[in-house]
Amino acid sequence: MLANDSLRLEGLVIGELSGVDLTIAPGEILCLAGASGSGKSRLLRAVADLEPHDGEVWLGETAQSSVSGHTWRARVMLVPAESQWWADTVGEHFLEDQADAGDLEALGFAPEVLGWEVNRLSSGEKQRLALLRAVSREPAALLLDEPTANLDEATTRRVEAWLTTRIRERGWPVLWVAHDPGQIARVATRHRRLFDGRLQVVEEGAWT
Ligand SMILES: Nc1ncnc2c1ncn2[C@@H]1O[C@H](COP(=O)(O)OP(=O)(O)OP(=O)(O)O)[C@@H](O)[C@H]1O
Repeated sequence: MLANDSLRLEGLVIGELSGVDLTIAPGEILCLAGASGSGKSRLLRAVADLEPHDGEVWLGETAQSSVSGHTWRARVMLVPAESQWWADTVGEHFLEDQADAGDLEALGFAPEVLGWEVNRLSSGEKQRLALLRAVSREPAALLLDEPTANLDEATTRRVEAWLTTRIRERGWPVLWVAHDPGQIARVATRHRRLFDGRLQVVEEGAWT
């Protein structure tokens, strides 16, 4: 199913951060950078309706304030830096037939991973499986908080390739928090930086 709704942030104010206006088109990956503590995770949480804020977020014609948080987050899916797991085994977190063997393989897993205990997972395994879980639920937009933070270079490239392919196929608007200029250059269609409580446009080549 191809999504074709834009994600639009309108006059968002969260803590020290204000005046956030942004439209992310279907299939677009907007990379968000900024120093530690600049408010990247809080912004993502506000867009997911997990943090109090002023302003409005729109998914197509649907306003965040017009639906329940639960309904909103099923469409605008946040993958936090620290994923949450509530059952004993990996497979219990996926609906039947949701975890595609091809996707598992692309992320470096054999199908047997579905029978693994969650508490044996490494942080990088958790991160990759949390991404697969989010993507498998057929959201309409994705919010990714440093999705490759716990991964080595080769696995990072693998996850980037898998994610960007899925994003293009499905047409999701994506807000992707990233620190690595190399990653931003590879995946971003646009990038912005949080600085001094504002969202700034970053010129090409301005990364240090
Ligand atoms: N609920 C809250 N109430 C007040 N302040 C908060 C709240 N949540 C986070 N903060 C503060 O807001 C600032 C931004 O936090 P945030 O987690 O968004 O940073 P970040 O840019 O994602 O940083 P990092 O790159 O280190 O993950 C921090 O100073 C943090 O302590």
